[in-house]
Amino acid sequence: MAHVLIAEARFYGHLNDMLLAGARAALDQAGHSHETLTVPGALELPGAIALAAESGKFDAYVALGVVIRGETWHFEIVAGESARGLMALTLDGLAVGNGILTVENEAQAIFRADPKQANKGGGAADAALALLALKSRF
Ligand SMILES: Nc1c(NC[C@H](O)[C@H](O)[C@H](O)CO)[nH]c(=O)[nH]c1=O
Ligand SMILES: CC(=O)[C@@H](O)COP(=O)(O)O
Repeated sequence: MAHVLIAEARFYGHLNDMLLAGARAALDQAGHSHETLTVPGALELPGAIALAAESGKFDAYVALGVVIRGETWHFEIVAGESARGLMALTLDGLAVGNGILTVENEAQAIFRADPKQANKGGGAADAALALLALKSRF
């Protein structure tokens, strides 16, 4: 059994609740324990995971958040830099699943977050577990 950290950005709480439900259900179904930490926005997710990793408590990490395009270039920063940060952690050897939605509008986010539709939270949890399995293989 693995112990998994779910790191969630609360910027859009109602959307994140759906991502969380999907991720927790996937981890429960696979028989793994998990705990959740919350940060304000997607930009904080890579740093939060890096800090948590120093504890040595976790086998894998699931990052959840929603970035919706606004009027300015900020979307590119938040979407791109959060993904870049998570990828850097992955290349450093952490098993990280990226469940940060980067969408044009709320309707796109709802479809992707809803566990009964695209279930991207569950998909991110599955991805973290797939990397964890690879770590034990190599
Ligand atoms: N615009 C969105 C943000 N922006 C906030 C940043 O993530 C960050 O918290 C702030 O810049 C302070 O460091 N975050 C999201 O998760 N989603 C957005 O759409
Ligand atoms: C991540 C974003 O694009 C967003 O929430 C910021 O909106 P804006 O560009 O209108 O300031």
